[in-house]
Amino acid sequence: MNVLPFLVVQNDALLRAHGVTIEYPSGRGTVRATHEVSFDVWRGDRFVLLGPSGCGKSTLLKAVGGFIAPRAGSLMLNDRPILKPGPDRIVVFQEFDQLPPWKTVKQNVMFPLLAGGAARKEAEARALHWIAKVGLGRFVDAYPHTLSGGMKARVAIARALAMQPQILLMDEPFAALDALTRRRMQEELQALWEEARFTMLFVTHSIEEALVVGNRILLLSPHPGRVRAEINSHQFGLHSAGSPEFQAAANRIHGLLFGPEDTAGRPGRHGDRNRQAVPT
Ligand SMILES: Nc1ncnc2c1ncn2[C@@H]1O[C@H](COP(=O)(O)OP(=O)(O)OP(=O)(O)O)[C@@H](O)[C@H]1O
Repeated sequence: MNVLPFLVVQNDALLRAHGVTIEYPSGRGTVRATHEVSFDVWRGDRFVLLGPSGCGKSTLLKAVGGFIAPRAGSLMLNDRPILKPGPDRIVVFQEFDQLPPWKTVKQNVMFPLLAGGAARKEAEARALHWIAKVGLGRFVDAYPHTLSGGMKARVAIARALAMQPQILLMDEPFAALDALTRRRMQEELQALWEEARFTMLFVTHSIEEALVVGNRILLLSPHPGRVRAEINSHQFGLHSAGSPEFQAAANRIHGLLFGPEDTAGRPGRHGDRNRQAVPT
């Protein structure tokens, strides 16, 4: 097995998930959403959780957000257990209509800063900075209903980054957009990352999006989600989408996700034994 350098043990992971099992109560007992999932996210990572519908991606993201607690295992941010939501973890969802419609773009971005205690002047400066960064400098006074889906996505990203979170949590943020806009948003997200180097945990069920957006990808098995493999994808970007290497990586991931479990390894304690570094 070809073990890639990113798997070298390090001690300064920003986010550490260890043996995370999450269950929901249901009428007939409990539904197990994830089973002993482990992964580490380093500062500056664009870490993607990839897997089929129902494998527990959003559940993991919500647990990192502090909205639900694991049944077993632990989630640590900066070596501290995650026990509740906090401004160090900001979530961007795909429902951009979460932007209050009575607030302008600037007011939308300023709102959580003011709620968090920032002075008005500082909140305004930070809002304008990030609004410009996402290319909406001319729309600071526009209301959400006058914006396209892509523009609303940009406002949501600006609002999240203005909060200066330790980690940006993105739950299929571009899934509701048309294909061309989605492409463009992936490109813009990459450009923003090149500039600001924030840490991101990104959920998607699109293999192509995972390869374009991520530098590391955790593949989860169908329900309940277990780690199937972890791959290094930093060499891909929009420029390489469609290339033979990109296509080969996508096919390989497809095989790992949907092929027989033995091709990806057997489940092990905390999901560690079924983790493998996959040369792409
Ligand atoms: N609030 C809930 N109560 C009960 N079961 C839930 C709840 N939320 C999620 N589940 C179940 O947990 C499992 C994982 O759901 P989750 O939404 O995390 O998956 P996902 O991988 O994000 O799927 P998708 O890509 O379709 O959004 C599913 O079986 C789902 O039905």
